[in-house]
Amino acid sequence: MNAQLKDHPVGDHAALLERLGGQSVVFVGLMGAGKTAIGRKVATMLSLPFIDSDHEIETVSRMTIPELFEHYGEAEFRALEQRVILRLLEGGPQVLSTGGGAFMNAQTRGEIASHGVTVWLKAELDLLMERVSKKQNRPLLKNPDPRGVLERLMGERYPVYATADITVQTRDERKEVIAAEVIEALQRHFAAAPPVAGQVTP
Ligand SMILES: Nc1ncnc2c1ncn2[C@@H]1O[C@H](COP(=O)(O)OP(=O)(O)O)[C@@H](O)[C@H]1O
Ligand SMILES: O=C(O)C1=C[C@@H](OP(=O)(O)O)[C@@H](O)[C@H](O)C1
Ligand SMILES: [Mg+2]
Repeated sequence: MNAQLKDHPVGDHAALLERLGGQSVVFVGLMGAGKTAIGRKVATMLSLPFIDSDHEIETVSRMTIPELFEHYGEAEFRALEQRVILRLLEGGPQVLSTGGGAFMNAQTRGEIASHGVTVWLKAELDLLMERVSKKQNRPLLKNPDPRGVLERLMGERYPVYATADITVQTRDERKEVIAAEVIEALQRHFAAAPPVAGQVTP
């Protein structure tokens, strides 16, 4: 491990946490971008709770995501996803990683905007393909042409993901490095934005 990361695993994030207040850091982006993996690392580095909306959906439904799609269909999954995320957003400060389709729901986007700061983990198609190929747990990619599906979703979703507060380009680099870049981007975001009215600043 890089000496700086090893010696300063948490760093001084007091100012960032103060500016975050009760908001959530919300990860959005396509399947395989690393929302779950990087979100968990960022939470550890900031000493915040971590929650993944897919994991929570699986807990409350007592079914896996593929089972939910299979037995109830995508529309029901989306309705449950919306309800779960709206509830989870009440629980900040925390890091919340969403499933790739969640941010496409306008009401969910609105609630995320009022309860959190959004981080779009943006990735190239080849990297996404390499990562999603390792697991067969994404129903939308159970398709003869998963690459074509991801390409189509990029076209549909990237303009919406682009409305996130922060974009971090992810790549073939260690998770710790990408997570540290997310934290730097959050620090820059809060340094550039005026404090929310009524919020006490140091
Ligand atoms: N920076 C990284 N380096 C190596 N593997 C990664 C990195 N980011 C994510 N991964 C791996 O890629 C796969 C997909 O990541 P995941 O966090 O599940 O993505 P998402 O939640 O966006 O679909 C997982 O196996 C994860 O461990
Ligand atoms: O992009 C999507 O529509 C989906 C992404 C998945 O989560 P990840 O983005 O964490 O893989 C999961 O919510 C479901 O399979 C649908
Ligand atoms: Mg995930």
